[in-house]
Amino acid sequence: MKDDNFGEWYSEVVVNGEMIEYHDISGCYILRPWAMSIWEVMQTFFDAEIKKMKIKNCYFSLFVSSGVLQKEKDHIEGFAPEVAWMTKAGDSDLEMPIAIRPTSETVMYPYFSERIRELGDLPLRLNQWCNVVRWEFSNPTPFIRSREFLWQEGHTAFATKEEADTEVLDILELYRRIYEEFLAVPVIKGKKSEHEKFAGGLYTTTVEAFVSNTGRGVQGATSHCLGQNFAEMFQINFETEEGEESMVWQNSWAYTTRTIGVMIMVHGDDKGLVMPPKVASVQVIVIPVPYKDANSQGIFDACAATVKSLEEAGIRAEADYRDNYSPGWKYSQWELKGVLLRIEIGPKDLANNQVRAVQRDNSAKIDIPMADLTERVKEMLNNIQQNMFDVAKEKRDACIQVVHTWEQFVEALAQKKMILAPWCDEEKDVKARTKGDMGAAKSLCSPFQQPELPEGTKCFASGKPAKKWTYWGRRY
Ligand SMILES: O=C(C[C@H]1NCCC[C@H]1O)Cn1cnc2c(c1=O)CCCC2
Ligand SMILES: [Mg+2]
Repeated sequence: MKDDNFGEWYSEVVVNGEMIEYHDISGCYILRPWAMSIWEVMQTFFDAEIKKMKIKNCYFSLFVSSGVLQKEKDHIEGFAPEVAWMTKAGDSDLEMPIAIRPTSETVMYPYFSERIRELGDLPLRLNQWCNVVRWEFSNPTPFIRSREFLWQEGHTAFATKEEADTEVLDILELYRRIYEEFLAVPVIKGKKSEHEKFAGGLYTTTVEAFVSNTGRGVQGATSHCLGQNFAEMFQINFETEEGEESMVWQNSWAYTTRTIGVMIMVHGDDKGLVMPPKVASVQVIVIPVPYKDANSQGIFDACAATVKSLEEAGIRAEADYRDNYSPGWKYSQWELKGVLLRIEIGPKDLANNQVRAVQRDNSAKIDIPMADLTERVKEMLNNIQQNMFDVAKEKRDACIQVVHTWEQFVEALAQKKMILAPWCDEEKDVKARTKGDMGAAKSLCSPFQQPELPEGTKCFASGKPAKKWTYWGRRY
């Protein structure tokens, strides 16, 4: 059950909901069609949006030469244990080991250096949809932490910092939309602390989600301004109009298949997955309820006609005609897969030229005349999507706890809260002071929406003058 053994509940739901199959290499998973179709819906949205921004897709090599990987030391340091290396081909050793990309800065930036010469070459804005490998050792979790995952990584270069700063926030807004408009998951936009940011960058912005059942925050997606750090390392310069050499200002940004895991954790229940209609590959499942002892062809025809008119209205509908399963079995199977709207057509419905619609999230049952079908179903799906977001936001907001002192902080942490506290922005040992078997608390982000910070407010951890409100919590 989700409330008493979250980890067990999650690993059962992702398998029984037909999203994941295990692979014989630990930390690696099979993404089954039921999961892949969610990825594709998000990809279709995001890809269209970045195309509007004149960002172009490309594809760089999976393989990173070792020389270039060491180039940006503070980019790599602290990550090195996660880098996977290829050392052999067949039974012959490679001269030099080759790394499998954990991210593509060092693969792409030598090309950036070649390609960018003058102002006219800017802005250079590339994106790639690919897989990356990070050989993590801490507890692997389908979608949330796997050794290989799918993502998009955007890498852009500008002549000015202002252009980079603007794009960082434009992309972060797209990530917010992916979570809030598609996955119905509320997120908080903010900035990572100096300690939590991407070491190779200038600053990191993030959308932070929160799993109320476990009281853990989860980084939803990141949009970094890299400043000129990589331009310096990789000599990415251009000649300004005044004829002087200037380094470019760069960003990099990504969201990953972790998005799917967050959606499952936030919305799933004890009946299984709960799929927001916007990302569900089947939004309506039509189930025939055949006559016991009469010909049911009329019912099957009505199901086919229903699917057809829903599809013509742009609704992703399917009928389950399997005759070796009972309607009841089908109801629970499709609830397990998280389909939010079921349409039953039995003898009575046929006689009255209506269908029975059953909502999964609140078990509401309504009879809909055939004539009003597509309009009413469209309306129900929109209401379900909105309702899922509202319920998730209420649950997340109920987990937010404002604290002012260390005692209140420790208490809130024990209650699995997402803690909002005034912070001096220097304090270093909250992590050390909260180490425990549940994992330490870390800063999640400093929200762009800062509450009032009265003069003289003290930092909850150090007692020094507080500079900003910051969210804290345990996290994935
Ligand atoms: O990947 C990034 C930064 C950046 N990479 C591109 C997309 C956006 C953003 O994720 C940070 N990072 C995380 N993890 C690792 C590395 C790393 O650079 C490099 C080595 C292995 C593990
Ligand atoms: Mg990592």
